[in-house]
Amino acid sequence: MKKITIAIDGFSSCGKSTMAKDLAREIGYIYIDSGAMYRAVTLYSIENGIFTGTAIDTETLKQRINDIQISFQLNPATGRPDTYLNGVNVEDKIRSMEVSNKVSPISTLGFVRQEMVKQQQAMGERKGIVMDGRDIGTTVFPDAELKVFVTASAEIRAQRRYDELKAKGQEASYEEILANVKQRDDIDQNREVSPLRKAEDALLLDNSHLTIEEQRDWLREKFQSVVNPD
Ligand SMILES: Nc1ncnc2c1ncn2[C@@H]1O[C@H](COP(=O)(O)OP(=O)(O)O)[C@@H](O)[C@H]1O
Ligand SMILES: Nc1ccn([C@@H]2O[C@H](COP(=O)(O)OP(=O)(O)O)[C@@H](O)[C@H]2O)c(=O)n1
Repeated sequence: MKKITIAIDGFSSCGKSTMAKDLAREIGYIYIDSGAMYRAVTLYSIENGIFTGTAIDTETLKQRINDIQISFQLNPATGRPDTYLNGVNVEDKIRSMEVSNKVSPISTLGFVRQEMVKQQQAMGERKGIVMDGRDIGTTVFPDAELKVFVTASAEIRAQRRYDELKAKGQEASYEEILANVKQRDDIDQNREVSPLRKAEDALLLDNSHLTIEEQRDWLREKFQSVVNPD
């Protein structure tokens, strides 16, 4: 069967990667979490003294951007890909609140986006890919055959993230997560380069009141209607 490209964009913590990963596994496509790539650049910046307090040393980051190697490897225990930064598994570290608080400013930088988009497009060259993020349907794969834009209320999204961190045994404050979700949405929607917005041809999904299973079924049905239109 001919392979297609699937772009899933939307607001933070609404379930994009959950549905994207599940679909990719079911249909045998590659799954790429583009947010993990921006998070890895952010972690690198924190660990190398490039992002201190609220200041980013953009000149140093620009010089080092080609030394930042990001890759994904399937974790057999979870059945999902883990993120590697220069050969080190950083899957847990990139999900910390410190990285969440710093990732949106890093993602406004044009040279960072240019490098990430280049790598993402190379990963999707042969199609058969599900990628989730903020600009996949608008910038990375504007010709994707299936585009979805996911949203849910900020409170519901913060609660989902809170439950997730709690389940992993990480310290978390619902109020802090809600503030972070709102702040990232604001920065992501208002940045100059590739702001978060729904592509005109993207299908809108508000999953505020859908279960994980319901949204999985919804996405599978949309996929089927693209690959088997009759
Ligand atoms: N429809 C849903 N109902 C309840 N929880 C959900 C739903 N979709 C996803 N989740 C949970 O919400 C959290 C955030 O989902 P995730 O897929 O990481 O979001 P995103 O990729 O948009 O940031 C995860 O813990 C996930 O299990
Ligand atoms: N394609 C993308 C993906 C993420 N990002 C940035 O990376 C951040 C983290 O993305 P993410 O997908 O991991 O965020 P969550 O919704 O999973 O918390 C976003 O808030 C954006 O600032 C982006 O600018 N473009």
